[in-house]
Amino acid sequence: ETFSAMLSIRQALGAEGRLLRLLRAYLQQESDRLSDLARFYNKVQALHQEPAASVDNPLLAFGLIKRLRSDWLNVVYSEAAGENTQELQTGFEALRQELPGPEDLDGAARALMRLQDVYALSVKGLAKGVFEPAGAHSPLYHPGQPIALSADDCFHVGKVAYDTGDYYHSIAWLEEAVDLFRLSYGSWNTEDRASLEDALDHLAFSYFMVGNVSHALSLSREFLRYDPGNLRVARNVAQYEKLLEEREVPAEPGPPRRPDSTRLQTRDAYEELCRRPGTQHPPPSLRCAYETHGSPYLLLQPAKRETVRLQPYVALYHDFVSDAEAETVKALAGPWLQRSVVASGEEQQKAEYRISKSAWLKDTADPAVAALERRIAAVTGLDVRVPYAEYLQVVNYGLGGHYEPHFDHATSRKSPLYRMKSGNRIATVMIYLSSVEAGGSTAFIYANFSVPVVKNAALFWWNLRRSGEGDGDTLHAACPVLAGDKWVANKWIHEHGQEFRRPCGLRPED
Ligand SMILES: O=C(O)CCC(=O)C(=O)O
Ligand SMILES: [Fe+2]
Repeated sequence: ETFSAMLSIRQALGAEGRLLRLLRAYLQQESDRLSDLARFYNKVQALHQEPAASVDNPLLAFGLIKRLRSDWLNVVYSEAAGENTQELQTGFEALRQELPGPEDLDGAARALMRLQDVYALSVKGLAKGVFEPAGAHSPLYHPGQPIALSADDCFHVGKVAYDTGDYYHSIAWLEEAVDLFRLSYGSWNTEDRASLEDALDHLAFSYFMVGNVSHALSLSREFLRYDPGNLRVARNVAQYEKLLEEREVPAEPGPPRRPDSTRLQTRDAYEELCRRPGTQHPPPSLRCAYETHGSPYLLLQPAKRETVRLQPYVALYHDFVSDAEAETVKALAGPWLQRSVVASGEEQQKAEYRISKSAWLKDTADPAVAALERRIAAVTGLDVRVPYAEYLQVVNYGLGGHYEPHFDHATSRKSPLYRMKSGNRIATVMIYLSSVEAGGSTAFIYANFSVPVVKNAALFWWNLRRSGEGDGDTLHAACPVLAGDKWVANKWIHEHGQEFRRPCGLRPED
């Protein structure tokens, strides 16, 4: 799988580099072949410039007959073109394993639709390479140079939505595809799989499915202008006309509605927080401190704590790791990254609501990991040795990578989290191992604040109250990465082992 981690996407870039070299070799072979053909053409053409006398010479007469019996056959039935194509195709097949699979184009298209939704981006803007939310006056992300999408690109995104019956998104993207195909009508690009007709056909049906029959009709009529012999579309036109004549459908229903997700209750709050990160901090007097906990480790280099919230308690430790440590941890995890899973009943499985790859690192993997664990123990004052805590989980987000609102702690006794037999996840330490260019904040939905990615900082929060009860206020999410390569490392600390380090409270609300 490529789309679910930026590291894999970078590897795909390497694979395309090799394809480019193949295509360059092919172009060279083909242009050599064509220039040799041109040489033959020019040679024979020159003989034809001579007056009729040209066959008087027996050598020329021989030449003509030999050409017609032999040379032309070689030219016309040359296998060189086929051999060149074959070489290109063999090279491509050899690389196939490294190329994105069918699930990747779907995943990548869904990523664009997610960014469109969460950041309120218009498809028209996106297709022009502009990342400006509706109603905003400045873009969320300024690419070095704007990259526009082609008609065929937009068609593919729309088609992924269309194939799942999501006509809200298929309409937006296919509208754009139709507009762009109309502009370039008549000029054909080798790489395009779709055409104006395809886009019109899918858009018309999408409109029909959301009850906009008059739009479906005019698009289908336009289709028939390009492809008058298409019986299926002709039948659709007749059906749409009949429906409209009999006034069985409203002529112009309202715009289609965005499909409801399973997480509808928190969706608006979540998206709002993603669009406006870093809001609502406590007063500055509460906020910053150098912390040593009397630990000899921290006396040398106190932790730089910024209190983000008191309920739920969330703190951000600045400069928790160095750039070099972050690079080491990412490099150690890179080869082991696998699509991240989520708890589903008693099992773990991949899910659309968590798009990333992750790997677990033991403290024995490298001295850098051991040092990191010691620092986590010193700063939290908790026992972070296995099984009192899980191994370090390193996460790399992918295209539009996110983790929708969730709790880190188990909310059911059946959760696979209890397999460690050390209780629930009492606290989370999450280290930002990279910066991002846009998006990717950590949003606390019920607590109504979000923390933007701060490279090398560690975010700490308690998942459980002192009673051991899950703290519902910790519902949180990783907002989709709008641009950049987001890496985090999670250390999940369990209840057992912390009995004397974080004793139970006297009141349930503690
Ligand atoms: O990446 C983030 O900002 C949050 C990640 C998270 O919540 C998790 O991995 O459980
Ligand atoms: Fe989480």
